[in-house]
Amino acid sequence: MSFPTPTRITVLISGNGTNLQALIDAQPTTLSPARIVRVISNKKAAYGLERAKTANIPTAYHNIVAYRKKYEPKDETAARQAYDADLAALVLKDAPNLVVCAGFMHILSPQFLEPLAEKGVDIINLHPAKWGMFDGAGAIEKAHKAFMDGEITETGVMIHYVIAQVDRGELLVEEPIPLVHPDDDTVEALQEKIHSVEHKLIIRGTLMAIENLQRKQSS
Ligand SMILES: Nc1nc2c(c(=O)[nH]1)N[C@@H](CN(C=O)c1ccc(C(=O)N[C@@H](CCC(=O)O)C(=O)O)cc1)CN2
Ligand SMILES: NCC(=O)N[C@@H]1O[C@H](COP(=O)([O-])[O-])[C@@H](O)[C@H]1O
Repeated sequence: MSFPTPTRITVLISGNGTNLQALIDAQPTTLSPARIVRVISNKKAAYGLERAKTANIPTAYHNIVAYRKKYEPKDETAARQAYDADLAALVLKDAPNLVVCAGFMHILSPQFLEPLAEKGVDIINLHPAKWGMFDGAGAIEKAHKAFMDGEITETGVMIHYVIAQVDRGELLVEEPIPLVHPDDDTVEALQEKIHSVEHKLIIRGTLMAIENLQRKQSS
């Protein structure tokens, strides 16, 4: 009986890395035999890099400032395209099967997406909102304002595939979160509730993406 080769996962982060930590903690159990082969941050001070080092997972810091300096006068598009092309090469050096964006606060251009697609590497992203609601950065704050303005009574967390259009890739899994006064009448209270859902959903979503990859490989 042939067993599928263990899925190789690269995780992209920008911050504290609590969702990365959930993936690290799940490696010996629910996530096994999949392994995180590298953690890459676009922010040098990201505590998630420390979490990876503590878990003996290779890390890298990919710095966009150098690219912005290289493309003077300010050509943000050229800088981002070069940054993304080099990020793709950096990721592909580890031959991952799956990339997980876990709080990666950088919009990825086709210069990143296309080289990975050519190699059959899937990219998924954790987003603290329901699909089609509050795309982009600051989703929790946007949801909280809409709740306090009486516009919504529910938000959620989702894992989706990453395409050029931000937060509009195919949905993998979504968990609704009812909004209830006074439990959610501060952003901090809502953030805490959302983060606890995220830490479970990122495992579920990653496992679903692995199953989809294995189904693709066996077809
Ligand atoms: N092409 C895509 N790239 C990314 C996606 C995606 O779905 N398609 N998901 C994001 C994560 N994300 C939301 O889930 C997100 C992250 C960051 C931003 C954003 O506006 N970033 C700014 C910089 C903000 C900052 O530095 O604080 C930017 O890149 O100019 C929007 C959405 C991962 N990338
Ligand atoms: N648009 C993407 C986005 O807002 N992602 C959010 O960044 C945080 C990362 O936390 P962490 O660094 O503790 O995992 C999480 O709340 C995640 O949903």
